[in-house]
Amino acid sequence: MSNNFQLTISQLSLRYLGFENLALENISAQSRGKRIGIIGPSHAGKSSLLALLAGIAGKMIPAKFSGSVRINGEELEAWRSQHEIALLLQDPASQLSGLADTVYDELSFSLLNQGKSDEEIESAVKRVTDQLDLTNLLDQSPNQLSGGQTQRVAIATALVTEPDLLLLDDPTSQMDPLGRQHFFSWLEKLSCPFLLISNELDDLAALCDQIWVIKDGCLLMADSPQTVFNQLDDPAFDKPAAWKMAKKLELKLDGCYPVNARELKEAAENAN
Ligand SMILES: Nc1ncnc2c1ncn2[C@@H]1O[C@H](COP(=O)(O)OP(=O)(O)OP(=O)(O)O)[C@@H](O)[C@H]1O
Repeated sequence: MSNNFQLTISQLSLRYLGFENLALENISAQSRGKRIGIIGPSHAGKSSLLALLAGIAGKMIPAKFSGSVRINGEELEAWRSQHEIALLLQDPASQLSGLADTVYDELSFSLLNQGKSDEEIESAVKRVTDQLDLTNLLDQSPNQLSGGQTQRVAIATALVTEPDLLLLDDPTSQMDPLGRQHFFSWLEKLSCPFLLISNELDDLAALCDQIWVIKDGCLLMADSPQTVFNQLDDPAFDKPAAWKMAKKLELKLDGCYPVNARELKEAAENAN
C-alpha cells in the first residue's frame, strides 16, 4: 500500500452546519508522491481538509460536504472501511485518553481494543517507542509530560496501529528545535503516506514530494516545493529561509532559487 498512494480530490466543498461560509470551496487536487505538505494562513481550511479525510467532519462534527475524494481509485468511505487512517490533532493532549496511568497503557489502548495479544502489544509498543525515542517515558504518567513529549506520545498512539495513511495537524508546534529536527528526520524514514500541516517551510521543502497551498478555503497551488516556493506570490505566505538566502546571493539551481538546505549547498558548490 505505502508504495502506491494516489489521492484524488474533485470539486470538494465543506460547510459546517449553522455556518454560512464554506470552510472548503471547490477543491480539486491530485497527489504526486506520498508526502504531502499543507500550508496556509490561519482559518484557511487546512484542519477541515484533514478532518474530512479522517471522517470526522460530517460525522463527529456536524458538516455537509459535496464533491468526491478517492484513494487509489476507490471512494474514500469504501477505502476507509478497509484501511486505517490515523489523525493527529493540533492539540496533542486532547488525543490522549486521559484514562491511562502510564504512557505504556496509553499506547496499548487501541491495540487492546483491536483484541491484540500481550505479546503483540508489547512488540508494537516497543517498535513505536524505539522509533520516537520514548522508551524512557513508558512508566511515566501521560499527565506529567512536557508539551513536546505529549506531542511525541500522541504521534506514537497514532502510529502504534500501523495506519495506511497518516494525517498530521501541525505536529511540532510544541516541540523545541531539537525535538522538531528529530521529528522531521524520523518522518523522512517513515514509509506510510502522509498529509502534514506545518509552518516549518524549510522542513516541508526538504521532506515533501508536493505542497498544497490553501487560503480562504480554496486550493491555490498543488505542486513540487520548488515550483510552489518559486512561483507563489502572495504576501500571506512566507518563504523557506533557504529560498531567502539563495535570492539574496542570487544562487539558482535549474533556473529556480533553491528551497532547502541541500539544494542551497548544491547551488553554492556549482557557483564556485
Ligand atoms: N468545528 C467547527 N465548527 C464550525 N466552524 C469551524 C469548525 N472548525 C473550523 N471551522 C471554521 O472553518 C474555517 C477553517 O478552519 P480550519 O480550522 O480548517 O482552518 P486552518 O487552516 O486549519 O486554521 P489554523 O491554522 O488556525 O488551525 C474557519 O473559518 C473556522 O472558523
